[in-house]
Amino acid sequence: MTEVVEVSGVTRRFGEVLALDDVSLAVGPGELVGMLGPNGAGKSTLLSLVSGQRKPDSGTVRLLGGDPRDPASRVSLGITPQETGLPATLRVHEVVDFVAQHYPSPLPTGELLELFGLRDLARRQTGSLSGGQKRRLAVALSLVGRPRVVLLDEPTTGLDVSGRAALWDAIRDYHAEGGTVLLTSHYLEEVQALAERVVVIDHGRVLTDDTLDAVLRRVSVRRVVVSSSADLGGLPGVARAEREAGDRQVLWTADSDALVRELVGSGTDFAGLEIRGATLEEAFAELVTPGALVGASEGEAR
Ligand SMILES: Nc1ncnc2c1ncn2[C@@H]1O[C@H](COP(=O)(O)OP(=O)(O)OP(=O)(O)O)[C@@H](O)[C@H]1O
Repeated sequence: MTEVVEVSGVTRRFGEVLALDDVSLAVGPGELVGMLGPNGAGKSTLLSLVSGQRKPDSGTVRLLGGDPRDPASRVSLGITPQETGLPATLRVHEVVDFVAQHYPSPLPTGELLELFGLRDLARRQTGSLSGGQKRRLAVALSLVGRPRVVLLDEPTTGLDVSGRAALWDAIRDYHAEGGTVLLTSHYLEEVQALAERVVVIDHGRVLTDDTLDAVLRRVSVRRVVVSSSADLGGLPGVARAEREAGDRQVLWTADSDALVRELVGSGTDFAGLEIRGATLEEAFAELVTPGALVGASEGEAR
């Protein structure tokens, strides 16, 4: 089966800066891949190579089996860059119509605007839209041409909670109908909510490429959250402890079963016991800086 995106041994420099260093990544049909990395990690550069806007210095990039610099390969590609310069004096429906004209079988403008909750804004000039509304339009534009694959660079940056949830639904719908998605995000909960596969990039290199579950499992630390008037940070097996509101305490441990046995055995009064696995935020911290979670700060956080 042909990969939708195939990046092999790609290196890309900007002068002295090595933005991508021997990166390989394959995305198959219907996958939803979340790309994470600190600022400057190389995520946008990678997307610009996949969309044919830039060429690698070495290595190869294929999009739907072709060269991404060939317009024929890009007909089935939708893209939302990090920043979109919308023509300020055009109305929302005019912008959609304009982009739609570049594709052989575009979505009807009304249907697309409905999908993204933009129907009421159809006659507004884009210059008068709020930042969140512009962002919604920018993501909507990536789907106008019924693409087989979309590249979304930080799609929900600047959106409020409900705007983000609405966009997540639109991305999920597109994916549920068989679309392939490669997205970058600084919101770890966004990747956790949407992606089945997580690629972590740092300093131009792929640190991790695995299923979301496997990435989460890799962080063996668990959080035991409990309310107690006693200070539980000193129980055996607690790697780190933090106080939340009131007498709520978060205890990080490698073995939550053993810690619960210790807690019960200690005879201390407690209530509201919860045991949680790692969040993607914790996994990410651990992957980019091993030991970040419980290593260096052990003791300090108590
Ligand atoms: N046109 C350019 N000229 C010079 N340096 C560049 C250019 N584009 C990117 N870089 C550099 O390449 C590196 C990777 O940048 P890139 O934008 O790909 O990172 P990113 O992971 O997308 O970051 P962010 O999360 O901040 O968007 C950075 O050091 C950046 O400064």
